[in-house]
Amino acid sequence: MAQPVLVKNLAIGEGQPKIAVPLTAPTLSGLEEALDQLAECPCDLVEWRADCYGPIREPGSWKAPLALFRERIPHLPLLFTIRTAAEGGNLAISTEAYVQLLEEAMDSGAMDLADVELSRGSQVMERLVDRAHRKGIKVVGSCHDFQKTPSREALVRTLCAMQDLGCDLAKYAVMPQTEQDVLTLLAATLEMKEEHPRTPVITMSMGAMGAVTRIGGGRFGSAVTFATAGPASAPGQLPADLLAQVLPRV
Ligand SMILES: O=C1C[C@@](O)(C(=O)O)C[C@@H](O)[C@@H]1O
Repeated sequence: MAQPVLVKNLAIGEGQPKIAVPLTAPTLSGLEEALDQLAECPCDLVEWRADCYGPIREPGSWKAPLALFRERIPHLPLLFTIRTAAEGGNLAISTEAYVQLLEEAMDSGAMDLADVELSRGSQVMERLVDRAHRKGIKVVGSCHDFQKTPSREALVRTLCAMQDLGCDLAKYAVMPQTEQDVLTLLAATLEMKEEHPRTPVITMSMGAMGAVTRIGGGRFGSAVTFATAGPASAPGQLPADLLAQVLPRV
């Protein structure tokens, strides 16, 4: 079994999959309201989708939201994510600007985990992993395919590549076109758990067809499931309160 990743008091990769709630509000006041809603929902960690934040292109604009999270949810691990347009997110950004933004935010130390997209290249990943680790921040390597589901072999290869590059967790979100694709994602997840347990992985098959993976993925080895307490950040996410009631024990 992969060693769990310890963040605050949370052991990611041990026991039940952890529920991550993404915050996607475009304004600071919107984020404050989202935090109010969060108070009533079962949530193990919070993802700030900083690419959804209106002012994110302005230098240092991330400081106010990070300070807000520090103040309001100091007990919850925070995952900082810039989901670029190339990976289905809201920010079209050069690799240079992506690295600069992540490095500046990491240097503030005001996050527990940082999402780094593999598609920006191995060198970028290694550089950002090093920068994050020097600040005690864990890295979630990530990869997204909003069109299709790669083969099981390709999924495993990519997840292993993220492990090789030093990521603490390796994440892959894919879109199924058929039910068989959902099984492919689960088979790759199980293969990672059984044959490549160097780090925990996070996987999901998106959309309504893949929603089953957000409930049952933990059995196959997925360590985190993303769920809503407000707007969804990807298709197929289920409400966190519902999910918490039905998540099977692993
Ligand atoms: O990478 C992921 C997974 C995700 O795309 C999902 O399908 O739940 C949601 C994103 O917010 C997160 O960064």
